[in-house]
Amino acid sequence: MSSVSVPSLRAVTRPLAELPDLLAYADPAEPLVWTRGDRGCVGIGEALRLMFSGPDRFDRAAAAWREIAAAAEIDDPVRLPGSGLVALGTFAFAGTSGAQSVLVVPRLLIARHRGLAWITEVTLAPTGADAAATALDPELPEAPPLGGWRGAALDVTERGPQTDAYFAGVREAVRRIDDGALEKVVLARQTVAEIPAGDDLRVPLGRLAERYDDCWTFAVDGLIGASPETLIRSTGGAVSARVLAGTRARVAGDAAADGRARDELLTSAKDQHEHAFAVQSVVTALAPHVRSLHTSEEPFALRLPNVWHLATDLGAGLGAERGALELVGALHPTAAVAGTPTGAAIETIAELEPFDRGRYSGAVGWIDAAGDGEWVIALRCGQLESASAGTRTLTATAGGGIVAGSDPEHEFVETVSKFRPVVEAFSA
Ligand SMILES: C=C(O[C@@H]1C=C(C(=O)O)C=C[C@H]1O)C(=O)O
Repeated sequence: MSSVSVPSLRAVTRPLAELPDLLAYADPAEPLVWTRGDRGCVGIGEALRLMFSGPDRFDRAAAAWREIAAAAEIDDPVRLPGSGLVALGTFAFAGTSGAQSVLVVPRLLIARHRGLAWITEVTLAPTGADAAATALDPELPEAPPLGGWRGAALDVTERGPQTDAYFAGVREAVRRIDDGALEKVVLARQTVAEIPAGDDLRVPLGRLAERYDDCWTFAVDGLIGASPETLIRSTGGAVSARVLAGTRARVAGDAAADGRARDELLTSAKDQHEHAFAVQSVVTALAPHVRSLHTSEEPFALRLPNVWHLATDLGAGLGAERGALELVGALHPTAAVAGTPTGAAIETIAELEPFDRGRYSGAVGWIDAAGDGEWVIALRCGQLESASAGTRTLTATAGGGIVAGSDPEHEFVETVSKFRPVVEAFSA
């Protein structure tokens, strides 16, 4: 971005006296949402939208954001990560994807961090006029009335040409792994459904936020889901990440069998091995950019409503002059969504998956003017597009790591568990 075209934004943040019900304020048709438990934000309207594509999309977005943040006029007495100027974003998985990667600066942002809440209004800075004279304190708008919900029936167990291609891909991946071409590759499959155009998307978002309270529930530019995997969180100089690899379906209504599924995951040599690879890939990518990198000693079992995951948390101090978006670019794609080694895995995905992943398994999150932000891997999600006047298409994607000895049938069943958050959230 040349300096001539840098828009000059003005952001005014004010604390809110009461804690808002964030989701209630989201746009029913084009929600802009980032929430987990008693934290998060909801955007209303758009002050600015930046679009990127290609292999250098992260670098160009990070550079553009640095310039915009530097040029912005920010009146922010709250001074917390996520107050002042904020953009929400979603980035495509592949550098070759036809899907746009976007950063959106909402016109209004209502945010909450535990017991504190604030509102930020962003406008194009007035030129020539006395900015102070035109500035008004942003006010909480009326929440839109709750609309209807008819939902979509996503069938994720049906077999057909699409699943045939998935099974063939998994078998071929195992063959290539046996031949020594690569160690691990993550293969995914897609399913498509239609929802009525008038449906109020706060309904599925509310379900996701309630059921998946250990996950980040998000809605950015039609990408809607709840991800358990923190790619990077960088706030006030502290960096953290959560690496997941290794999955078992939860067993509903049978605590003993559910406990056995968890123990089997914790003691599986195959899963521990795959997990170690995923952790190593994040450590290697992150190490040059941070100080005092440490990981939880042993992987732990993360319990979600649909699955158990082997999980490792990482913590570090931020190195000099790095913002969250630069770290996202350095980390993406991790072995959790591509494989090992990365280059061979990306090529294998391009050859064996018969579709463009779009934003699935890319990054979704937010960034503020200081470079603080939170980004998760876009998993357990679906992308909504406008189809015809009356309907919108929902494309949901889920996958899993293929390693030596992976069984295609078993991998298919694992994807069914990973589709569950979206299937249930969008059901009638
Ligand atoms: C690829 C997905 O999930 C990833 C793959 C996992 C696995 O193979 O065990 C576990 C968590 C995620 O890192 C997905 O949800 O689509």
